[in-house]
Amino acid sequence: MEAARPPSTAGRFVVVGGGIAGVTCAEQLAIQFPSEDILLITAHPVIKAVTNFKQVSKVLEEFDVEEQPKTMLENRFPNIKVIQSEVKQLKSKEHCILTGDGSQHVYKKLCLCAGAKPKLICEGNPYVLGIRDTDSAQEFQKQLTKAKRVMIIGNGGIALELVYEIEGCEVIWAIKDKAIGNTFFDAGAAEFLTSKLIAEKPEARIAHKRTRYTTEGRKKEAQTKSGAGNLGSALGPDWHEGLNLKGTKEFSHKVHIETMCEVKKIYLQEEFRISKKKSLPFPRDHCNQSVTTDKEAWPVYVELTNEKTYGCDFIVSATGVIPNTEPFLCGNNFDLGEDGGLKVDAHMHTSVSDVYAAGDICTASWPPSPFWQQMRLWTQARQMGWYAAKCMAAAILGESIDLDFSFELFAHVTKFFNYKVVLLGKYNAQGLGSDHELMLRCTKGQEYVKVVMQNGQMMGAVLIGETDLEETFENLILNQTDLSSYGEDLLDPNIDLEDYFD
Ligand SMILES: Cc1cc2nc3c(=O)[nH]c(=O)nc-3n(C[C@H](O)[C@H](O)[C@H](O)COP(=O)(O)OP(=O)(O)OC[C@H]3O[C@@H](n4cnc5c(N)ncnc54)[C@H](O)[C@@H]3O)c2cc1C
Ligand SMILES: NC(=O)C1=CN([C@@H]2O[C@H](COP(=O)(O)OP(=O)(O)OC[C@H]3O[C@@H](n4cnc5c(N)ncnc54)[C@H](O)[C@@H]3O)[C@@H](O)[C@H]2O)C=CC1
Repeated sequence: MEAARPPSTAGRFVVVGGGIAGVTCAEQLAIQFPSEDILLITAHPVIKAVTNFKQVSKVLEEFDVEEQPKTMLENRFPNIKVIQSEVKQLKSKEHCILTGDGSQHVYKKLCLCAGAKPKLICEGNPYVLGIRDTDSAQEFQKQLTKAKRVMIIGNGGIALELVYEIEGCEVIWAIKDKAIGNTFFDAGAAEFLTSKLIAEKPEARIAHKRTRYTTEGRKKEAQTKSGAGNLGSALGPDWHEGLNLKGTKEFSHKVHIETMCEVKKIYLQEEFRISKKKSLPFPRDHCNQSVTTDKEAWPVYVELTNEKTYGCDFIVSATGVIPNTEPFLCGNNFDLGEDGGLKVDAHMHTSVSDVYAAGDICTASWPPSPFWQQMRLWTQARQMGWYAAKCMAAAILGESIDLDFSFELFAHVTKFFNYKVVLLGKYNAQGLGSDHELMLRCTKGQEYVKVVMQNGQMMGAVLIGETDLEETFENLILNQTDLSSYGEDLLDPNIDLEDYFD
């Protein structure tokens, strides 16, 4: 018997953005409505596609990410049409969007997946770089090849990756916090990782199990002038592997960390000379012994709030992102989250009728599960794009839909300092107040295991190294198993937890 076809829809599905969220959303709509045209409008000539997707456990997933020319997506899904043009304006009352090529596209349901851009410490300064897409990463690489010293500001994902990957160039790393990597882990894990920054890098890297990133489409489209300004889609896992992140010197790491400080002022060389009434070069700037004695005149100087000043070739502002809502959404009545994202409800619907949003552009505003929080990550962009398409389809078909299971438990697998890092649930005891306990197991240079417990139940975990505990811990958190009788034995490596709880 022939399967019932979904009723055809009047009007169109339009998706804005060719990153992971937008492409996943368009693909899912194309699968659900094979006789319907799905329009994907994106500012950049290459799109991001998830390939080799594998659900490794209930919520942990693995996939590769490829940059592809738009034609590859259209060939895979003949009902998807990709238009490369920047959206200039949304007219939500008229249900239409205007694009840079002068066209107007009417929609019945629209999903906004325009991502985010770097939140820079200072706009318009040529010595302050943000890293977001392939173009900005290549500009960074170009600057680095001529550099002796860079300054990195920020303590999140990009900074953690850069301080480890940059070779042959001094790095001054300025962070607001006491310990490194505060968006991902606590001071204990930071200490475990810091030893890797001091040591010489091993020749051979360990094999890693995580999302891979390839740029086949970029190579094919290398001759295409995108004209997309800074509107490329975000980089992701292993983005630096194709880049030669080497400065002018012959050492691997030389990282000096300045903690608990922010940038007070940035001076160009001449401004600095005038303001400090000094002649260049200076005998040396403020730094500890790990930084080479400074006899240089630098193109740019950074004064920190701890009163120290460093000269450098350029500055990387790795200080988070701002959702891309300006200027094309101006004039519409969107409710915005505190982080500037489009607020979405449990059906990925914004405050504007028939407009959905997914990925970095949105702010999840439903009451979250006790073990989930939004972070602007590749995995969440994919999950949100997929689920937004499901919600758009359910709305058209008049069906109800429950919040997807992927939003039950926060789960992120990544790699820092060449260690596999798995974060689960409330891994940093976010929002748990003081009423929680931490349990730790650490073997220097090998693994770091931290679990967050509350009332005898596991609420979150940080797993660094090849611990092989992620699936078991995922189950323990999701099932809220009472673990009080195990006490410290919970992390005893001689106890096979799977035997107890499977
Ligand atoms: C350097 C770096 C490393 C990262 N590493 C990781 C990692 O290891 N793991 C992880 O999970 N996440 C990582 N992330 C985060 C991850 O890449 C993002 O969260 C995710 O890719 C966001 O996807 P998105 O589809 O929401 O947005 P984007 O990928 O930013 O896509 C937005 C799309 O919208 C288009 N667009 C924007 N404005 C317009 C407009 N006006 N008109 C038309 N089109 C428009 C853009 O061209 C683009 O195609 C990293 C990010 C960076 C920058
Ligand atoms: N392996 C991974 O999972 C990676 C994920 N990413 C993602 O890419 C996006 C961008 O990365 P990041 O820019 O590193 O953002 P982030 O959100 O991870 O970290 C931003 C950091 O900047 C700090 N900061 C903010 N304003 C500051 C200021 N004015 N002065 C000094 N410090 C300031 C914050 O305290 C925080 O430590 C994020 O969504 C991040 O999650 C990026 C790289 C790797």
